[in-house]
Amino acid sequence: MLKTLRAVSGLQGSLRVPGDKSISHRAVMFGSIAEGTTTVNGFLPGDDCLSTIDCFRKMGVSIEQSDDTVKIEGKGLDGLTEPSEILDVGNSGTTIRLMLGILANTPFHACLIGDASIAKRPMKRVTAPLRERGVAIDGREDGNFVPLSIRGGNTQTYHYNSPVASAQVKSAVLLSGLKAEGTTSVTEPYTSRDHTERMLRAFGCEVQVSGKTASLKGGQSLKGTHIEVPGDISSAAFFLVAGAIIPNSEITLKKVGMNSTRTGIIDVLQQMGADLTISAVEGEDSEPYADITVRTSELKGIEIGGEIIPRLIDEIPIIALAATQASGTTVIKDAAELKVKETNRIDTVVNELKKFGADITATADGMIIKKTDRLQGAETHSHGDHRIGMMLAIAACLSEGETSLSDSQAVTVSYPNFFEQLEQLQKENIGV
Ligand SMILES: O=C(O)C1=C[C@@H](OP(=O)(O)O)[C@@H](O)[C@H](O)C1
Ligand SMILES: C=C(OP(=O)(O)O)C(=O)O
Repeated sequence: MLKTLRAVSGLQGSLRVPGDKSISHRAVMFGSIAEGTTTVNGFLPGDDCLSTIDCFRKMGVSIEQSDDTVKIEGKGLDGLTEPSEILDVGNSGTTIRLMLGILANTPFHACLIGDASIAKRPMKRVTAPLRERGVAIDGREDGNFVPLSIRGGNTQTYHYNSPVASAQVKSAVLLSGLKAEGTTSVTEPYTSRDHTERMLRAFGCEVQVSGKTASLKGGQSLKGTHIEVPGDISSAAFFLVAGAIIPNSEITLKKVGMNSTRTGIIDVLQQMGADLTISAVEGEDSEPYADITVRTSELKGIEIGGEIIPRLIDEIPIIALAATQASGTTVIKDAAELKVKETNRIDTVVNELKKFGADITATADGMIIKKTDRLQGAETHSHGDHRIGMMLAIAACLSEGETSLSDSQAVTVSYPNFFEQLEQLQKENIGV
């Protein structure tokens, strides 16, 4: 779908962003393999999480979903049934990689596919450790790409030293050890998001974390529970940046997830000089959250790299847009992981922002961005990548003249009501 967007005179108002995608996926997966009923509030009804529901239904799990509430009749890990159909994960890397970890425990055969973007994303990072611990997996190019097939079972003690800071890799390996004889542990170079560790505990499992190593003993079972999903900080990021860079703006985002493995965007915006007010953090014992208010700010360029990268990896497209409005130069480095997301997000960010006249250069592991006085409306394309689509829409709100955005519906992967909420903030602004 092609959307036409124009500059706005400011964004004002308050809203609740949709539920966290990472937490929503895990609530469905863990609820499915738990014994007893799990209920979820604040679920993200985006395409990716609906793909997760679809896959677990195909393994015999009864899941009722209506908007942001979900009820799952867990079958226990041994109760999943061999799917007679192919499990299609759509556009979702989290679904396929975490599900492989779960399927490493089950003795049946399953075949997994996804869309054109998933077909290009590397799966060896998960299939190699699972194979190493004895799981039968095959797929295109020696198990690196979909279609993949898996038959799990009979795993032993296993330690994996992950070369990448990836929560999908860490989670897949940990989950593959749920029925193992002995302990499964994963060490990563920098700590990635820890929703799996936190939520396994909420389902009654013991998970140890020591420095950059997470481990769990095999033979544990999950017990159905209730999960409250906070707002997704990765979705909030679009309005945090919009509020900071669009003149005459003040936006309050309610109940945004504040898990410290995800708050790199807040640290970066504060370092850049953004005017943010954060309410007292609640829910510290599970997934913390707070309300955040952002006001139009003078930003300055900074250097972003090292261990903060996994704490803001999905926010780099919108951080790049913020950097076009920041004085001096912003350098983003150590972010080569961007190349294996829904698109190569170094290339798509650089190529699309250049269309607006931005001064931005791709590097091997990031980008260098200098301030541009006024972006100019352009003909842009999401390339089917939700985060690129939303970043371009915010760029359009700031740019002189008209911007067209092709394939704008890609945003429904993580933010089904993004354009409605963007419009709501403009209406509030002009007092309609
Ligand atoms: O575990 C998760 O829920 C996610 C982990 C990250 O991917 P990597 O594990 O590949 O870094 C992130 O980019 C993705 O959006 C969600
Ligand atoms: C990379 C992302 O998701 P996934 O890996 O689950 O496709 C994302 O949401 O930006």
